Amino acid sequence: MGLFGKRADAPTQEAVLAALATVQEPELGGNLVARKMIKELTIDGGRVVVLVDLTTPACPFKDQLANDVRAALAQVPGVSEIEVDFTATVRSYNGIPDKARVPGVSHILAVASGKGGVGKSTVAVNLAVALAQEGARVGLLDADIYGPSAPLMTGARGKPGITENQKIAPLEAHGIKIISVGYFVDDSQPLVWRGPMISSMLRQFLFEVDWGQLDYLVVDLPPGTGDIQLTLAQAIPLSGSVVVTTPQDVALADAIKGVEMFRKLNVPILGIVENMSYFIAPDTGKRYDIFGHGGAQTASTKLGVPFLGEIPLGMSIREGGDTGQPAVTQSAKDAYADAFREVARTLAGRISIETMVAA
Ligand SMILES: Nc1ncnc2c1ncn2[C@@H]1O[C@H](COP(=O)(O)OP(=O)(O)OP(=O)(O)O)[C@@H](O)[C@H]1O
Repeated sequence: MGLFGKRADAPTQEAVLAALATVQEPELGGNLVARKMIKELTIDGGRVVVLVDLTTPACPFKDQLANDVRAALAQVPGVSEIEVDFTATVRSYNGIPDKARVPGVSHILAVASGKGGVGKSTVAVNLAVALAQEGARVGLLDADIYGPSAPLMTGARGKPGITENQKIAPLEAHGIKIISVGYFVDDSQPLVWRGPMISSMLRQFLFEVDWGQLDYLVVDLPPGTGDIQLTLAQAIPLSGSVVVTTPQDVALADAIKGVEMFRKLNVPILGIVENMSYFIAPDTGKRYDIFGHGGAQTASTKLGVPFLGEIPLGMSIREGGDTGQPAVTQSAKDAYADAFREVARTLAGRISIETMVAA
């Protein structure tokens, strides 16, 4: 109500749009109107409802955008109530020739590491589940032929069935679709993988699995940067890659090789994650930098690739990995679910940027 109980005039659509045009997209640049991000605008008296279309449901700047929109609209005369809602349309990556694309899948991301045991699979599983928790449609392809761990880490055990349209039905757990080499090879009969076998297995996993519509398909690659990894990375139409490392020098040296491998293949490097970054003793609260700390950030800067964040060592992360309860589904403090979520959001933001650059 205006002065003396007189109702203020309702804001005009022009005035509201002009205010929205002052709000910048923090990561991609440009304003919300120019970027065509205002999907719906309802003005009902003094009440304004804005539906903003993001490039990813895991947008790291959602809260900031909501605040900026509110602040801009509050300046418009006549606006008495503001509602900001979000939706997202994940656009596919254009850097891949049409014939190589997996139909229905917007982005395929490789999670790699220069060496084994740094927590690559743990990071892959938790990023996949975290993206799904944000509302994205996500699949996990466990291509780690040396030690497929998705069945154990997600609890999705069993054998995939066949769908009515004669495709392989992925298993499902924690809101993601899962296919693992582990479903098709016998643990007790170690296979010697050769290049052509790997390529044909991958083709099946990409094109003969009923993935449906996916925003992100996360691929857990075998550790290392040898021929096998190169063959795999080459056979997948990748939108980007994530390299996981621990802070020690030896791991970092291998992580650098990982970055170089993707550079050679012209696959965008979305960033480096530092896992096992530090340990907080649960009894004393004292912090220990067991493997050193911060090395990955320094390496990222030197290599000129983004740093996606750090994940501490946590007992619940390991326990969750062994019991099919990924850290991001746990509430225990030492599961560091928020750290994984932050990395997932930063990653989703980087994918949006790479998509824009390639467009
Ligand atoms: N941040 C962490 N805190 C505690 N334990 C962790 C953490 N990250 C990974 N682990 C544990 O370390 C072990 C190795 O992790 P993981 O299997 O993810 O590594 P990897 O790099 O994929 O290994 P590989 O590729 O050799 O199979 C697992 O038991 C996992 O639960």
